[in-house]
Amino acid sequence: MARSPRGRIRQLATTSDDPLTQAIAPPPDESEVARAERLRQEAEAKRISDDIDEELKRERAVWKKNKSLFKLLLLGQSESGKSTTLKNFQLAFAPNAWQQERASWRSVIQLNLVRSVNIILDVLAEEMAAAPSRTTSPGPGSIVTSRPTSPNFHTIPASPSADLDPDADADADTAPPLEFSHQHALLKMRLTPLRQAAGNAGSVEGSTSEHGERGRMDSATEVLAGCAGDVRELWANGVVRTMLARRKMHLEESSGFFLDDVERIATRTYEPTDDDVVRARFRTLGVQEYSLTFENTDVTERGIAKEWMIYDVGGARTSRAAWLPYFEDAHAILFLAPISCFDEVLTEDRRVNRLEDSFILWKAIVSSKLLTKCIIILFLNKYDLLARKLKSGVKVKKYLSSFGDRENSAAVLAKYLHQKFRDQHKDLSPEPRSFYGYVTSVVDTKATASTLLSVRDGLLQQYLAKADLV
Ligand SMILES: Nc1nc2c(ncn2[C@@H]2O[C@H](COP(=O)(O)OP(=O)(O)OP(=O)(O)O)[C@@H](O)[C@H]2O)c(=O)[nH]1
Ligand SMILES: [Mg+2]
Repeated sequence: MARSPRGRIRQLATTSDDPLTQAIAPPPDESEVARAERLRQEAEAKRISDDIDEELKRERAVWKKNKSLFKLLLLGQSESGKSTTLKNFQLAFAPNAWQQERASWRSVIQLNLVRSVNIILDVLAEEMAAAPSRTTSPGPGSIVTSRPTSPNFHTIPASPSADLDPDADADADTAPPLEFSHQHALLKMRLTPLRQAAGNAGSVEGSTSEHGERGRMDSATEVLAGCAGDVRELWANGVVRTMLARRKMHLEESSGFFLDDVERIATRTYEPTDDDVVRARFRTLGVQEYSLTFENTDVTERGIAKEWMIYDVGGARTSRAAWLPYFEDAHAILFLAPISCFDEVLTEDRRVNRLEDSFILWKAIVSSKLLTKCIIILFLNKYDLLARKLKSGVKVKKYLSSFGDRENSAAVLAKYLHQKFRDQHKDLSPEPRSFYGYVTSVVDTKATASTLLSVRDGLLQQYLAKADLV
């Protein structure tokens, strides 16, 4: 290599009795000018040599780091909670880095809010447009309409339970007509700028650029702040809430829901809280590499614990081919299966049940020969949403016949699914390996922090045990 001889010359030059040193030593009768030039050249040579040494040191460090860096892959379908889990990793293990990033979520959260408003405005426009032909007995200054018979759920990406519910339409024709007033028309008109704001900023999606185009998003902040009062009024409106309830649109259960916090969020000076950031929805495109440096001092000194590479992937079916190159190097996979989704369908393919899709993915991963050496961890996620859903009366059996007549409770379903995932892991793994499954609600950062602590320690233990065997 070109570098080492130069480094060597420098080293040898300091040894005065070496023949080479003597041969290149300055002549005893050197002039002032010649001496100055020689010193300049030597200084330059030393600078180059130091640069080379520095580069060598860096290369060595990178090589050492890459060899020992622990690589964790977050996998699972879209909206399973991968990016939210990554946020929890940051919050629990790199709180300083998290603090620095927190403010950059402001626009994403505000656009999440704008999106919810626009979903409501879409439905409102549809219902109000249908009103004249359905008018039965208009009161003074009001428009009366009945609910269209075919609900349009396609506007909500996190499909509500009504998605597959054959009874969803049952009370459609019996409900009294919705009474829209002039106020609704005014609200609809005054909130039109939000449509523009959302359009300008594009969809809220993750990419290599920093959360979209900042300038345009700032203008969304302006527009939203200007509309705050009307947004509040829209969400508080009784007729609007009835309209959504009749369509079984549970906006408050969908991702990126912030309508209950308009007062706080729709302002120019809004600063996101930890909770806001964790609940924000920002779809991942491609594969995002995140280097997690553990800031806590309790981490083991054995090198691999200090810094992890975490790969957060886009979970939609169309994005999954991009996962493949990351399998080879992965030490561990954290697989997220959202268990509240037993009655929902994939946004990208509405023929596929979301729970079914999770099982298909899980089976492919645990049976993969490429991942034989990988430690696999399962999060049965969105337990909070599952509990809420079952409390509202949704019956598991209707969507998952194998569940049979077991008690229709979140705890029982979680246990049932846990066992199913465990069995498949056992039956399909090419070689025997340990199974780690956790029931989680990753929006609960406190509970998730202790889960992640146990995950981290378990992973390191396994990893080191394997390393010792090699
Ligand atoms: N209530 C509740 N919401 C959750 C939970 N996990 C994730 N979410 C929310 O669900 C939304 C989607 O979560 P993400 O972490 O963005 O999902 P993802 O798996 O990264 O999705 P893609 O990037 O599309 O692959 C976010 O708004 C989260 O706040 C959970 O356990 N409970
Ligand atoms: Mg994501």
